[in-house]
Amino acid sequence: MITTTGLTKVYRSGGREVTALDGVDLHVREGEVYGVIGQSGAGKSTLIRCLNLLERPTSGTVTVAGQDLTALGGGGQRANAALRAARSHIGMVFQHFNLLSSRTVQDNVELPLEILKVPRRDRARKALELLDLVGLADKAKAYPGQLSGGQKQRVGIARALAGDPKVLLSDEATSALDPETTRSILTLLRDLNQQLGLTVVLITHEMDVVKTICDSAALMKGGRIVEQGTVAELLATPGSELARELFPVGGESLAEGRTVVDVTFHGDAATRPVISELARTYNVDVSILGAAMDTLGGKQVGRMRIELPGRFEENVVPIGFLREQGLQVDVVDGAADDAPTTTPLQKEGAQ
Ligand SMILES: Nc1ncnc2c1ncn2[C@@H]1O[C@H](COP(=O)(O)OP(=O)(O)OP(=O)(O)O)[C@@H](O)[C@H]1O
Repeated sequence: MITTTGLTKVYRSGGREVTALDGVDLHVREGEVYGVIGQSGAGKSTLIRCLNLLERPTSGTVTVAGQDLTALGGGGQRANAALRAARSHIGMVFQHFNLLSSRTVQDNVELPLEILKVPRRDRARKALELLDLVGLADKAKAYPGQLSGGQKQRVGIARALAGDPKVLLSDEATSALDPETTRSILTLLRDLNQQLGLTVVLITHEMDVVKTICDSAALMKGGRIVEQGTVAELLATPGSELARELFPVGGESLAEGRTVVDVTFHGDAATRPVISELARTYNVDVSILGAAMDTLGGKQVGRMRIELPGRFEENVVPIGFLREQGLQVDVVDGAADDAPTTTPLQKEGAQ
């Protein structure tokens, strides 16, 4: 649905150059909620603004719904009109709502339709329909100043949907909201994604947002995407920083000469007594150092950190048994200088 190739943005100001995006290849599938996470300055805002060409990239391409946006605009009236038309199918929601305080809620939602020269009666009908969809049917005549933060963001979302977009871009839409309101806005975005088949790209610096609604995620650092994939793929990637942060499992080994492994359970494997089978089959004492269950991307996932007696080399067979059961096993500590904490054995273990 959205693809960028080699997307680069260099800002030049006062003789200085800042590379905000450094060759970003992004791939967002139709109908998914895709989260881009990263620390301040990583390039998230620049990326999302390049997706609808609010910001023109220095080089690279942006394709949305099969249309190369970078080929549009900047080339005379017809090209600019084509870019405006393409943009009307991409809605955007902002952190600080960007509502016009002198207009009623309904008039704010109608604004993009006015720009598209939709007749007054159709505009009103559409705006009221959208306000109903976001749960604000009774606030049509109110002014933004009379609304709570969450209600203002609902108006922002209704306005973003006015042009019947296929894609919704959300620029830190919940950063200015309290946790409960954040949850209700995320639920609304998820409902809209499912009801309307809307593809949602959101940027955030909060892992909880990704955890709550995203099907896929990308981690940005220094203008680059350093990891991306579906939540399940990320969880199955040994050493993935996103997986570790999405689903941390703690627990320190207190004894010497032991092997510590993180075991991730997905789907059927989560309901089988694999650890007790392991203990019985190999007659090993398994200590559980930490464990957690969570729902990620709408699916139940379990993680457990366990400790086996002996060094990694002595535990190759039991670890192989766990992998044969369809579990993902990451060796955290093999208690030897050359313990394969980040080496091919873990890659083999990726399911
Ligand atoms: N208009 C601009 N002119 C010059 N430099 C800019 C401009 N916009 C952004 N930058 C720089 O580009 C880099 C990426 O900024 P960007 O706002 O995209 O990051 P971000 O991940 O969204 O951060 P935040 O979460 O703080 O908004 C930063 O170093 C920033 O200072």
